[in-house]
This record gives sequence, structure tokens and C-alpha cells, in this order.
Amino acid sequence: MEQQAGTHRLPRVLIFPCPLQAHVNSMLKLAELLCQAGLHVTFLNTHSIQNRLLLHSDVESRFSTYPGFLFKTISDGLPDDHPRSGDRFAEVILSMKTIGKSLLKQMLVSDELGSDCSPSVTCIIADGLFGGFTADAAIELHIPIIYFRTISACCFWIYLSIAKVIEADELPIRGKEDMDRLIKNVPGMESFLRCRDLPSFCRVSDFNDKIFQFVAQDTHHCRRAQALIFNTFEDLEGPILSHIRTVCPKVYSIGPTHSHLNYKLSNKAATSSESSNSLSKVDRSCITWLDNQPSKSVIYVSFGSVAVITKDQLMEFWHGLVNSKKRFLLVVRLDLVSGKDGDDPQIPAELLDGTKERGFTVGWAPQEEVLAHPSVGGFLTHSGWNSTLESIVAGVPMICWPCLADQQVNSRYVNEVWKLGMDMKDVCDRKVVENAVNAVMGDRKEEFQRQAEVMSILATKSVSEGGSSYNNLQELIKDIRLTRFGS
Ligand SMILES: O=c1ccn([C@@H]2O[C@H](COP(=O)(O)OP(=O)(O)O[C@H]3O[C@H](CO)[C@@H](O)[C@H](O)[C@H]3O)[C@@H](O)[C@H]2O)c(=O)[nH]1
Ligand SMILES: C[C@H]1CC[C@@H]2C(C(=O)O)=CO[C@@H](O)[C@@H]21
Repeated sequence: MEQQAGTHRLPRVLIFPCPLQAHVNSMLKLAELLCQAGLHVTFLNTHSIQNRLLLHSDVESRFSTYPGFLFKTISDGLPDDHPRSGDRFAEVILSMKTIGKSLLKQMLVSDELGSDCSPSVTCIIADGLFGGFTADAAIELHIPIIYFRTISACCFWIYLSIAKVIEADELPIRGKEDMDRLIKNVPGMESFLRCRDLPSFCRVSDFNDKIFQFVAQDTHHCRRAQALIFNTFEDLEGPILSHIRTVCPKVYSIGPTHSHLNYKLSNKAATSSESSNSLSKVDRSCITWLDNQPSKSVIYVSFGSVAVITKDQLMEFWHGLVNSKKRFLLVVRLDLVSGKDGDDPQIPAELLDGTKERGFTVGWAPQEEVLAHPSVGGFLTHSGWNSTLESIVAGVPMICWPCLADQQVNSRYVNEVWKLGMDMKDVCDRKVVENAVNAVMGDRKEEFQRQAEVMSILATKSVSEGGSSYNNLQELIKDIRLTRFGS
């Protein structure tokens, strides 16, 4: 029941994601969790993201049931005809960092982000990638700010340690022959982190590189926030979270957020299986195809929403899948293939025949539903953090082919630390793909499925009542209500 204007003013949380599918997805899950707890939330999208979200998802109807919830929009500073496609993510982020502070401050002081009973924002939860300008605005206006970094805690810890790695002259990487050298200055990773496992932005030779600066070095802005939120759980990344807490004492691990929200909603009326936060049109025909496949017989293949590959790379994966003789569901996103190659729909006849017999392709899948489908037995993934968590919760073993950002270290953890699958980073060869598929879906199937089941149970336990993520979310909500942060 909303309070009448003029009575006690209620807290209002502003959630401000980076305008990318994965960030919007995991932060909308958090928004709904906070709404479930009765908090008033304003979700601030860019105009472009909001238009796509309203067009391709049911967010408007879903969030209309929460009192005090508001969608608001902000400019990303780019011309309307900018493609905002995967391979041009840097332009979007850099533009936001250029105009964001003044626009955000103006919105915060005008109270246009609130409503009658909760007109003012009392706490900001900003994307950790927007480190600098959101902290500037929050501190100048004396509003508590929390960072939600949507990548893995292990990648975040590498970014926090990167200055020490550089001071120790462990970077830059000195050519291909240097890629397997162990990195010794990231505490907790000394025994297994190689040069090739560092986030892709660390492969630069010039540390003045703009992307390296705003992704890696800007991470130190996190120290200016009252707290950090990670989409992870203590049984998965506890040791690394402990290292992070030596630098940023207040860290809330509340993930996997999709599983956490499903748990909270499961106590309510059944939600539609089609509820999504998708920015693209979801092709559900693959679910009907999966319904007709044997149990755990299909390998699902997706490279996320940002990665861009060449036509030759796509062909190597596609040939490897067909030659493995296993069933496969392949996502070929509209902007997946780079440049002119992407306009060339020519697919070799042998691939079309093999796909007709054992495979299925879509432009964008209902991924959480696909991974939870009984016919899916493996996931060939780029190791984006949401995909990794979704595979863990679903208990599906992985084959990892990382492309950029945190994916390199995520794939190393899947293979080396969590034993949830195989890492095939830096290799793109149809025979390697065929062999990896036949290992995960054949020779080593039981080994990987056993470990995947163990981690799935731990993930579900963490978000269930009494679990670490469940308790951390309760604490976050209490702290937001009291606008109290810090140890
Ligand atoms: O056909 C598809 C493919 C993906 N997804 C969803 O899209 C999201 C993809 O997120 P993620 O797996 O994290 O990959 P990216 O979209 O590549 O995410 C970017 O952002 C992530 C969080 O910061 C990083 O971990 C990644 O490296 C970075 O590329 C997931 O929730 C998927 O369920 C679909 O719904 N349908
Ligand atoms: C495309 C990526 C550049 C960095 C961003 C990111 C992060 O470090 O927060 C992870 O993956 C992507 O969302 C962004």
C-alpha cells in the first residue's frame, strides 16, 4: 500500500546499469528482488535499451505489479542511427562516461527519478563499469552509492591487482611464447593463472589504451563506494571474495541472481516461462525442437550478446559440431559475424545437411529455459559471467571458448578450479571442437555431470532460506532501508 504524500518519505533505490544485455539482465534481477522486499526502485536505462526492452520482453507488465517501481531513461550521447552493436561496445561506454555525470546529477537534484511518496533517491546502485562519474555525482550530492560489478569476482580481483602485476613487470605479455607464463602477483591465483588467462584487455602493450583504462584501472573507483555487490556465491568464489574484502570491506555476494529471483518468485503464483529481460526477439521454436530430442543429448552453443567472431571461426565451430555427430542447438546472433562476412549467408551444403539431420539454429534463444531443458547435456559457451552462472545452476557441463573481457579467467576457473568442463581458449579448429564435444558429451560425460550436479546444489542452497546469498540480500535490504553501509 503506497504511503500518502506528505507522510513519512520512503527510501528509493536508483539502479543504473551499463547499457548492455548482460548488465541490464542481472541488474533487473536485483531490481525485482528489491521490489519483492517492498523497496521503491527506479531503473535507469538508456533510451535505446529501454525501447528494445519494451519491444522484446514482458518487463513492463511484470514490474507494473510492484508499488513505487519506475522505469526512467537517460541519453547515451550517441546519434540515433548508431548501431550500438556488440563490437562497438566501447563507443557506448565511453560516450556514457563523457556525458553521464552532468545528466545524472541533473536528474537526481530534480527529483524526476522519484514519485510522490518516495521523491528522492536515497541510495544509488550503479554499474561498477561506470565507476568514476557515478561516484563523483553521488559524493557531490551526499547520496550513498553501491557498485554492482556484473563480472566474476575473480576477474574483478585481477583488475584490483593489476597495478601490482605491472609494477612487478609481469605485464606487458611478451609475445605468443610468453602466454603460458604464470602470473605471481594476483593473490590466490599464483598456482594456475597464466598470461593467456588474464582478462583480454590485459593483452595490450600500451597501458594508456582507453579500454584497458576504463575497464581495468578504473576499478579502483570501487574504493569510493560504500559497498560492492557481486552476482556470485560464497561456495563458488569465497576465497577471492575474502581477498576483495581486504580492500573493500563491505561486499554483498547475492548470486546467482536469476536463481535467487526464481526462488523468491516460486513462493508466488507460477511465473510465465516466457518472462525475460531480452533486448532481442527470442525464437522459442528451439524449445519445441528440444522437446523431441533424447535426454542430455544436445550441446547448446552460444557466444553471448557482445562477442563478434569471423565467418571462418563460425565455420570451424559449425564443422566441429556436425563432425561430432552429436545433436546441437546453435545461436547465430544477427551481429555475431564481423564485417562484410556477416552479410554473406553462404553456408556450405555439408553443414546444412548435417544441421538438418541433427542440429537446430536460432538468432536468439530463451537461454535460461534452454539450459534447464532435460535434453541439453552440454554448453559450448564464450564464458560470459551470466552464461557461466546459468550453466552452473542448471548443472550443465561447459566447453569454454572465451572471446573478451572476463571470459578468459572465467574459462580458466571452469576448467582448473571448479572442474565443470573444458577450456579451449585461443584455439579455433574443427577437430579440437569435435574432440571437446565428444569428451563432454561422451567419454567424460559422467565425470563432468557429477561435478556440475554438486555445484548446482551449492548454488541453489546459497539462494535458499539460510543460504549465504539469501542472508546477504536480506542484509543489503536492511542496510538500504537504514541507508547504512560499511563494516
Ligand atoms: O541466445 C541467447 C544468448 C544469450 N542470452 C542471455 O544473454 C546473457 C548473456 O550474458 P553473458 O553470458 O554474461 O555474456 P555477454 O552478453 O557477452 O556479457 C558481457 O557482460 C558480462 C557481464 O559483465 C561479461 O561477463 C561478459 O564477458 C560480457 O561479454 C545471458 O543472461 C543469457 O541467458 C539469451 O537470452 N539468449
Ligand atoms: C564488453 C565489456 C567491456 C567491459 C565490460 C565488462 C566489465 O568489465 O564490467 C564485462 O563485460 C562486458 O559487459 C563489458
